[in-house]
Amino acid sequence: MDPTFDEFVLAAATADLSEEPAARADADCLEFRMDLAEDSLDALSAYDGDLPLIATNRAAWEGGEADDENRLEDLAEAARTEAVEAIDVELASVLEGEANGVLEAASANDVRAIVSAHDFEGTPSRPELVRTLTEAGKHGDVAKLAVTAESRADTLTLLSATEQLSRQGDRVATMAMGEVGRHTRAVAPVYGSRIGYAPVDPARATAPGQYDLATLRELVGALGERKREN
Ligand SMILES: O=C1C[C@@](O)(C(=O)O)C[C@@H](O)[C@@H]1O
Repeated sequence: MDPTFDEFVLAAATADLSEEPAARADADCLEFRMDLAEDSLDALSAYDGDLPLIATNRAAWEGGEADDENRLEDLAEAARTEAVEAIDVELASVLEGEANGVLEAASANDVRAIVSAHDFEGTPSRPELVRTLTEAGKHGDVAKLAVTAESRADTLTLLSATEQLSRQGDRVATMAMGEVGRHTRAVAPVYGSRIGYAPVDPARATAPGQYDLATLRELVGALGERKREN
């Protein structure tokens, strides 16, 4: 994995770090969905796999399952763990001023911060997408935005915003969730998106419309993004 996200990173999403061997051939890293895991901090400290980790502790109000008051403290703890190369924190938490501890722990441990926003209802207007990504990019190393496409036009709006920001030199990661936008998961890297997500276990997708891992690797590979050595 390129820890700077200057190159595309394919993250295999899982709640179970023991699945790492199954992801090794196709993924650049694991996204550890702490919110979907049992005893996530214990699992992290026991982890001895080869793939580096992105730690995510997604809030229930942002489509995840973490609703406890230790959510951000646990994420900060994850940032202090050796195998963790990046953490993912919600833009809304950052703007509320709740994520300072997480961002500080990340920066102190040379861990990159992915600042993310999700829209499970639809695709905001192009200026709104650009605004959200620009705002996220002010606080993190990668600005990530997942929307729900309801039309092909929505997917073009997302890809166009992605292209604009990456051309300006911003590190962004974008994808459209759901069936209509599914192909953006393969195509967005062509327009500059730096991270793609696919579940290690196809039966346990972490978002609507995800391809299985081998398929996403093949698709992005065919479009020019190769797997990197760790
Ligand atoms: O934010 C994202 C992107 C995602 O929602 C997707 O659409 O693939 C999957 C999540 O696991 C990850 O944290």
